[in-house]
Amino acid sequence: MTTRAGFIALIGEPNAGKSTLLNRMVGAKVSIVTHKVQTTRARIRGVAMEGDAQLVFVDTPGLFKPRRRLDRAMVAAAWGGAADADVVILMIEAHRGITEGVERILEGLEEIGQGRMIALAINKIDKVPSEKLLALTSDLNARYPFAETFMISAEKGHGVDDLRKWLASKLPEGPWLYPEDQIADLPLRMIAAEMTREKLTLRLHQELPYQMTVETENWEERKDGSAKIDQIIYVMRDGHKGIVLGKKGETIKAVSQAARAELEEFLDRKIHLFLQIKVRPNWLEESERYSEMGLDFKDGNA
Ligand SMILES: Nc1nc2c(ncn2[C@@H]2O[C@H](COP(=O)(O)OP(=O)(O)OP(=O)(O)O)[C@@H](O)[C@H]2O)c(=O)[nH]1
Repeated sequence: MTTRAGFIALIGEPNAGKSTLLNRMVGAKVSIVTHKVQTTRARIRGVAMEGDAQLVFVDTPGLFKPRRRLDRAMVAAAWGGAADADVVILMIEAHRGITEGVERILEGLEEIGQGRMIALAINKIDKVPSEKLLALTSDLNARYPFAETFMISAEKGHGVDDLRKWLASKLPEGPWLYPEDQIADLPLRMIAAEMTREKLTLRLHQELPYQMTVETENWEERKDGSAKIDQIIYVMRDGHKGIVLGKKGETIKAVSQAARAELEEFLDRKIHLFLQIKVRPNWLEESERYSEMGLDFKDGNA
């Protein structure tokens, strides 16, 4: 049997639907999805099989104009993911078209594009009429020689099978990179922290989610098959602590319940989840925080 395997990087503006596509390809939730931008912070890998091919998807943080250290480290991780991949998929939101951000990414592609296969996936086609899609396809192809264009809805699943089959045929011949039943290579402690961060992001308003981070501090396997997980939520100000706690601790309780339920489903066993909040005004400048997120602190240097 000839096997194929390779890395496929998903790049695009924040909110383009990269995590949604990764999860759909893998058939499980390995990357967090929210309606808010900049949810994905690190490079997350998800593994999918298509016939004899193993597709390792790399979900990258959205590409945007960086303002602070964390932003710069995220954007560096995204371009790094693209530069290491066999195939790059640029995801564009159909209804937004060629934004300033997309223009900037197209310029970046010129640099990493040499000798690399780059495909275009116009996502969220459920939101626009088909005439618009054709115009957008030709505009984008006039700006960059994409190897192929796909029109998809990552959320509804349209076009995703065609994309997966095409990708499988483009990967180099070679042995699989992961055991067949592995779906993600992010350490479990990090996946667990991401789940809690997703629940927090969904429940908190405005800028607050970008000002906090979650780490799994301790993971204890118990004899009865369950696991006890302790996590710390780092926030920047005392006031934020109160918001995360909520009235009579309601917010953190709801977050903890939702994260625990999802973890139990993911791991298929009982989980005891304990959340603690720490105020750390400077966590954005602490290198340990970056390594826990899977980012390189130095990439954030101005
Ligand atoms: N209507 C529609 N919505 C979609 C589709 N794909 C993704 N979305 C939604 O778009 C939002 C952003 O999706 P994500 O997958 O988190 O986007 P992302 O590109 O990973 O975002 P960042 O983590 O910020 O880089 C979510 O609310 C998704 O449910 C689609 O095909 N159609």
